[in-house]
Amino acid sequence: MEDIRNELDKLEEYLKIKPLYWDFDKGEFVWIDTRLIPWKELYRSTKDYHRVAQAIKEMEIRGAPAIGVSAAYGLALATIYSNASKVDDLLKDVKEAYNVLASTRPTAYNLFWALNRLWNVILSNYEKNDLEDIKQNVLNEAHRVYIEDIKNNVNMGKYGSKIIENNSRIITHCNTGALATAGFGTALGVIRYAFYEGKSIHVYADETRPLLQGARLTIWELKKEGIPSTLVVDGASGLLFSKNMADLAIVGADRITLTGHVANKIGTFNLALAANYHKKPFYVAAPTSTVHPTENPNDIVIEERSQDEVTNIMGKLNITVDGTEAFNPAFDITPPEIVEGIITEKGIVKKPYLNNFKALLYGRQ
Ligand SMILES: CSC[C@H]1O[C@H](OP(=O)(O)O)[C@H](O)[C@@H]1O
Repeated sequence: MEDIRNELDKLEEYLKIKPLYWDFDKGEFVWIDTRLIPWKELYRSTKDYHRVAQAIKEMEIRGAPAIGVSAAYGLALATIYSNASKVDDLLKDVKEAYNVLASTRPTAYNLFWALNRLWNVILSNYEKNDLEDIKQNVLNEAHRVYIEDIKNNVNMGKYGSKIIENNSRIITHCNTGALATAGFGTALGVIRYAFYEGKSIHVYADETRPLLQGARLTIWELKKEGIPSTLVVDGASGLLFSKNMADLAIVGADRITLTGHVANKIGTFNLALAANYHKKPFYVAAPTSTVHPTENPNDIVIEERSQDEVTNIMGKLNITVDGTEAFNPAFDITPPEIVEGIITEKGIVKKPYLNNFKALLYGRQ
């Protein structure tokens, strides 16, 4: 446990905003409820994996990497607090938790990547038939998932900052910062890293209807760090590019296929089209834990959320006629043809995505 704490101490500078962490003294998982930001910074904690599942489903915790890390700790909670007295009974308890966590949200591949990684740790330690050994190994693997996410984000920042020139004006969509990961961020992590390097940049953060992750979370993060920013509505990107007020767009991802199809917050495809029409680069930043190893974009499941997220502002102000029907897909899919590059912790992947992702991930095409 000490080496994990030492690892985290080394990363403290990248954890100015700490959305998720493990309370080593209480043995609890802790997170900030992002639904309340920018009005309140409320931390919640639990020893119960059902509560973690609820936090993911209700978007207290949101953002593909944050969902993956949280699911990892959720499965670790199920494992270490199981009352099973036999390994076979422990596996039953953990498999039940796996299914509960896996059913929370269908699009972010990081969720399934993290759950499978932890499940494989249990299977690989099964033969030892030692409950405490399995429990310790599973919790340590959750810590590794957490620490790797932060390190991956910093590495994405290093690679990604190379595509950000001095005086760049950058359009972002949704929130891809510390509040969407274990810390530092993906697309916003790239912007953060460029700012730390001393580059003069300006961010146009679009509000991101219907849950306003851009207006609430991205602007909150940028203001906290003094990164120059302006809030715009989702439909402003075409004008910003046409008036030469923006130079590029950079977004995150919830699921990327080997073919380079990118599932991300609804409105991403529209932003990519606006950039492409004006011959401006549209980049995606995501860790390889977001990459679904499939060549079939039809394997991407687009989450459809409740209508009242569209008809009401944050569940409060009704903005339309009572009884109005709303269609609320949480994500869309941007085709690879209009994606300039995909910034990962292992480097920037360019077209042809299938060949280059296979080379990056498997060392062969
Ligand atoms: C680095 S966050 C990736 C991705 O996740 C967000 O979705 P949600 O807020 O619904 O969890 C958004 O699509 C971000 O771009």
